[in-house]
Amino acid sequence: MEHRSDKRYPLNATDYKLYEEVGEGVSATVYRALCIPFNEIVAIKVLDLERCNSDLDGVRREVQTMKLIDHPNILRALCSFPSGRNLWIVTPYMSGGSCLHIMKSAYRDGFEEPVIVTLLRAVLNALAYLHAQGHIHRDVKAGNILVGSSGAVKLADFGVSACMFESGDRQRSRNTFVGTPCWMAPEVMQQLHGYNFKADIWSFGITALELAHGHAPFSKYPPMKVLLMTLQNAPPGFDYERDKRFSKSFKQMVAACLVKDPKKRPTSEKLLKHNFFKHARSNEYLARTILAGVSPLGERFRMLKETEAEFLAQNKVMNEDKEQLSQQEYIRGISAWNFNVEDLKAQAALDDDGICNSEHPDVSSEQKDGYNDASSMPEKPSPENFNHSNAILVQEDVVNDLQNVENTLASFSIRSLQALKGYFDVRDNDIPTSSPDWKDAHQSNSDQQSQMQLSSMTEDQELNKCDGENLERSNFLPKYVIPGRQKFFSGSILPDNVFSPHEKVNEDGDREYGHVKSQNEQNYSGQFYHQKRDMDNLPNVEDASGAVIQRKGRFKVTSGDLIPKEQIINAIKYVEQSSGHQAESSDAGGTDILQIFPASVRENELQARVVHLQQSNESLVEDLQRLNMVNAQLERQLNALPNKQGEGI
Ligand SMILES: Nc1ncnc2c1ncn2[C@@H]1O[C@H](COP(=O)(O)OP(=O)(O)OP(=O)(O)O)[C@@H](O)[C@H]1O
Repeated sequence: MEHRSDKRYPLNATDYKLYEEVGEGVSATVYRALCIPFNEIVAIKVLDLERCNSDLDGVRREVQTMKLIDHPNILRALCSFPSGRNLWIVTPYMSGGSCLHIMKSAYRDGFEEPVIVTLLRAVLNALAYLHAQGHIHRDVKAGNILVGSSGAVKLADFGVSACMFESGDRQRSRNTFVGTPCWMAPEVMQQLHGYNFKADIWSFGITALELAHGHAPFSKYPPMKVLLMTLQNAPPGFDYERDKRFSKSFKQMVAACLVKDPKKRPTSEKLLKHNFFKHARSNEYLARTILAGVSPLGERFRMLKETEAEFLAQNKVMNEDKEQLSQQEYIRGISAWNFNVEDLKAQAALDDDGICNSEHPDVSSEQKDGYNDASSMPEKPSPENFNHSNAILVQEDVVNDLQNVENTLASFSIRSLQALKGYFDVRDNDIPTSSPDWKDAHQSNSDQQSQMQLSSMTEDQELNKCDGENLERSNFLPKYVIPGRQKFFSGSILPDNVFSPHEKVNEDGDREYGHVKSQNEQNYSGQFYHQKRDMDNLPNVEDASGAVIQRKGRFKVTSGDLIPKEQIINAIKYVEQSSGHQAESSDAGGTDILQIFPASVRENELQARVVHLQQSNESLVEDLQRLNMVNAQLERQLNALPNKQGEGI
């Protein structure tokens, strides 16, 4: 094991010479630099403290954590000091850069398995160490796995790490929304109860898929959609056909991590014992394979930025395709997302873009094989857990299938409501019973609502659509579609058109799909939701409308959220109600639907509370076990002390 040296790095900016930029994150720019007195190349992460604004506590935590840790697979801070309005964090320079950037420049379809296992074992070693020390990393992803010139692998970025053993406010902050949507565990999104170190295991599984494919599952989708897909679909996994090149043990390992119930995920210690990791190779092997032939980090980073600039310029002309922009941010390795409310509104509308999901969300039968431990079996898809394979429908299953979809929506709505609470600090009694816009929308569309119908896509249809040159927009998520222009609904969770589960089966027995509005027609009224530079310009101040622009953890909650918040919540209620009480809804005619469903909303809330209490209880038991482990560890260390003294005497 590497040992911390007593070398004292200078605490003055003038003792360092900054060279080229080698990385950029949400809150910082990273430079290659020279530590002049030691004539040593280092990396300096320059954090703009004004940009961090209300998250100074997070910065302090990151630096503290980085200074205290001492593990060969964790990037540690050599020193840190303020410089002007910035904080400089000096770390060892990792000339290979992040795995994400290596993939983007030379391995666009991902690495080979021997490389992946070597990288992942190092990351898992780091996680096992962190977890044993009581830390949750909370941002495990390829962009935070750094590779040194000799193939050393280090997990970086403690910007969002949390201590599991803190109490009071800090403990409660584990209920906040941090991390990166694609890598974020469902329990973190759900906000039902806190989460623990198992959230890192989920992200680790997602990172494994990322390294295997060159991108994370759902990475091309906007954050809101990623949230919904993660909550609704079965966990992502390997594709039986496409991923034949990967071993069974790799697939099993990933499936063990990507179980929605955190209790069923293995601990990092346990996972390290998985057969898969026996195949890990040396650092030297990594250097020889993935670093040979890649250009110097600064150059790679510059090229990436140029491509991005070109892309953005093009994109202005191309009317801002948000999915591409989202992908672009992903390529840059940015963690946090700007949850601009306008954009959330648009995203919440479950737009009908074609989900050509490269990750088959099912866990293949092959993956299920070989599990000795039933507790780590990936969960089976259930009606509650609606997924791509649920969408493979034969015509005679139409009615059953629709029932599935309705069940999904019923459970989905309460969960997404919980998730949105995370964004907007919504309290239960915040949920308005009406909103002018909503009422208008409802009234002006009352007869259309009576036609509100539900449908889903068959997988074949979806794949065909995705394959063709003329990509028709499709979606395997259940959706409500309302015919005609729905200007009032543009910002709600309601998509644009509805087609009938009962009537729209044509003579051949095929389902007819209602007209789906093209994405361009949709009202993406908000700014591009994920513009880091825009975020930079958002201080914690009151804006013109008087609403506070707030930062929640790593995420920005922008102003004007009151009405959109209501709209979104009402929309969710509406979806819930439409799915559960469709008949009543149409009978009710012009009655305000928000008045006819309070009982169901209340019931759901109470159910959610019961679940919440049960889960809190389980979570406390888990925490207790963990504390016991740490206690035992400390006792062992204490017991060892007198012996050492004895030896010294
Ligand atoms: N020590 C280092 N050596 C080389 N490159 C580095 C080093 N530290 C960071 N980088 C590069 O800089 C990028 C941004 O760094 P970092 O992730 O710490 O910033 P951040 O603001 O916390 O980013 P994010 O929140 O998006 O993860 C990394 O993805 C990596 O490519």
